[in-house]
Amino acid sequence: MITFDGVTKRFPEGTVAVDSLDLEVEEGSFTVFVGPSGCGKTTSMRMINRMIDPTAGRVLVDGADVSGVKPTQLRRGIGYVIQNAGLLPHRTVIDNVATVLLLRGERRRTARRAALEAMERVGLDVRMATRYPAQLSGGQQQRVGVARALAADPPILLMDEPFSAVDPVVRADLQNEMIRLQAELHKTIVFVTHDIDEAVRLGDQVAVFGTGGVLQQVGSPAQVLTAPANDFVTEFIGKDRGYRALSFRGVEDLPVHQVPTLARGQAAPERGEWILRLDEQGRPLAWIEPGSRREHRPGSVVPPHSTLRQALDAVLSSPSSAGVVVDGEGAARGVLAPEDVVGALRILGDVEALPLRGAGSAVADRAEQP
Ligand SMILES: Nc1ncnc2c1ncn2[C@@H]1O[C@H](COP(=O)(O)OP(=O)(O)OP(=O)(O)O)[C@@H](O)[C@H]1O
Repeated sequence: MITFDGVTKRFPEGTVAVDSLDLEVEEGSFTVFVGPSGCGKTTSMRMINRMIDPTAGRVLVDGADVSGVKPTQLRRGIGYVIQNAGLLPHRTVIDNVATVLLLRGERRRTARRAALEAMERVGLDVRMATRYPAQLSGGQQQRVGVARALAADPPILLMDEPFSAVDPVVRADLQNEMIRLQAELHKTIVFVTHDIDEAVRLGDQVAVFGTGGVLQQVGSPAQVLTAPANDFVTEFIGKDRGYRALSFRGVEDLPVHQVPTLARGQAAPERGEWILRLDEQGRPLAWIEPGSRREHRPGSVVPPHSTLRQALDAVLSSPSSAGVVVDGEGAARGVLAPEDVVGALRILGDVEALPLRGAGSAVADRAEQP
């Protein structure tokens, strides 16, 4: 657990970057510091690993005041990932990933083995081990940055805007990867971003910072989006908050209905309803229109761990208005009915009816979704 106890940071020339911060980060939770530029998110994060020391108050890691722990020793248990990955350009990928282990005095062979495992864990092809950072895409470089932070298996991971320099598609991939990794590893993660969408997608606790380094609200994504604490938070999350709220609600409560299906090549019978054509692996190929028997492309699907936002997209993009639910291999399990998705949207406005996520539980919730 990480505790900020009345923490203030005033820089020598007078800027108060963080003002009387009280905050707890539960062990194994994913906490996101979010807010506009210059509101003290990075400064707060850097006080955890003593890159910056507070002017007043205490930061505790597992009950111990970090001011009494040597920075080198403290950082052994704290991985750190930054924007643009911060890789050493003249070292190969594997040497970059092994850096912390080598600094820690591990033998070269042990360090390289652990580095390869970390690469695999973050979804990097180990054949990239001998490349140099400049020979990788931005997204791959970020993965190397995450692998490097994880290689020494620290219980705490600090991530400072790690995905903000990559394009939106790669960014979404990296976010999914983080959700998957956290479900596996249960690290205590503190993640800084100025993107509220990223915050509600990843965090099970969201801390909204405001001007002058004052914490404005801390709570689950649902609480922040549906019950903003003040005008600042309302303004910050913006007018799309209802739409954003779709991103943290899973589809696990929605009934999955069965529809008639046909295999590839089978002639379509006269039916008064839409038929789903599947390939040999049971994956959706097309929707067959009743009457005309015209075949339409199936639209987006609802894979495991989907959010209500994905379900809504599947329903809106489906020619039959039914969103196809698929398993991990992409095989159709059934469909979501548009009226069920709309029904789920209705209760979003009602905070009492929401299955609010407590700190530490979000990833488990996601892991149990269909
Ligand atoms: N070393 C420093 N010396 C003086 N002022 C600083 C220093 N580092 C940060 N600040 C100031 O402290 C305030 C908070 O900065 P910080 O980087 O923590 O904000 P942030 O919320 O992380 O912003 P961003 O999203 O732009 O990184 C800013 O006004 C910044 O200019």
